[in-house]
Amino acid sequence: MKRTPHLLAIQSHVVFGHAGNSAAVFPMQRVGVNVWPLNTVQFSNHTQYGQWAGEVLASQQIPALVEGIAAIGELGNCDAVLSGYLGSADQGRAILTGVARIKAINPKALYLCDPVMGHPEKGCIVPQEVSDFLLDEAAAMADFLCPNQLELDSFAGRKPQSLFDCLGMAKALLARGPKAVLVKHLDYPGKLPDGFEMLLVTADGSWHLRRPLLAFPRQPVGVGDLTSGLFLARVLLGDSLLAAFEFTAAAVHEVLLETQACASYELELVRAQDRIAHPRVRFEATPISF
Ligand SMILES: Nc1ncnc2c1ncn2[C@@H]1O[C@H](COP(=O)(O)OP(=O)(O)O)[C@@H](O)[C@H]1O
Ligand SMILES: Cc1ncc(COP(=O)(O)O)c(C=O)c1O
Ligand SMILES: [Mg+2]
Repeated sequence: MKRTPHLLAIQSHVVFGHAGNSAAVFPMQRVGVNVWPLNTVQFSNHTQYGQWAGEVLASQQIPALVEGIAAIGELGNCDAVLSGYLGSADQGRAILTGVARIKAINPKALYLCDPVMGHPEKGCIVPQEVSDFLLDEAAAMADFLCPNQLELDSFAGRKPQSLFDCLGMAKALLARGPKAVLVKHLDYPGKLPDGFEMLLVTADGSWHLRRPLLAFPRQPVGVGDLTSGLFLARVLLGDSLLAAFEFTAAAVHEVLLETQACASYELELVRAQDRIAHPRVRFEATPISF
């Protein structure tokens, strides 16, 4: 029997609604991965409501929890680490130490970094020191890096002028260490207004994918977290990077269709669960090169 992969997911938890682990854990489980959720913050709700209650986890708790898993002899079973929304730069450093610890026991373990840097205009609030940490320290250790356009711009230090420019910016990130860069949301001059576009860049090739842009009165949150979680889950289940990319686009689109149909602001993950596991839509990525 094929072994069920294990994934340590280190990102935010919200009590109400879906962002961070609260957007990614259930879908990752639903596609067939054992998830170990480690919550960097516990907030009442995501920050785009403009107000929230709750606390950031003390950064020393991260090594303490990782050591607790080591103490029961399970750390070597960890096949991948995912990191997302961080409450402090110290938490980020503690995660990198944990990744190194896990890779020392299981050299095949993968690390996916979703460099959540915040989006002040949208109300996604992340401390500046976290953005600096992601730019200066995390990218070098990541096997997979999953920025959105703003995060890609921060890495490159500039905005793109075209799709090929985005490709160049993502390729430049490969030189920093990651095996693959998934740009979860592209935005560049000349982009067609009715599409939502993503890019997958690897040493073996690059692919561009377009899916329909859906209309929402208020943009749902947690889509990025859902995207990076499903991508990593499918890679662990044995998909090629390209297959995981195409699956992720389809499953996320299914969630957005369900969310739109329910006129909901929060992602309708529970209602969409069968569609997450078996998307009915399919989007083909097309190879792209200069
Ligand atoms: N197919 C789609 N139609 C409309 N909006 C979408 C679609 N897919 C994703 N979105 C929205 O696009 C935005 C992507 O946000 P962005 O900040 O670029 O990435 P992230 O989700 O990582 O923060 C989110 O507001 C999300 O709700
Ligand atoms: C607590 C929390 N976690 C994670 C996120 C990231 O969500 P997204 O997947 O939309 O980037 C947000 C965004 O506001 C947030 O408030
Ligand atoms: Mg994001």
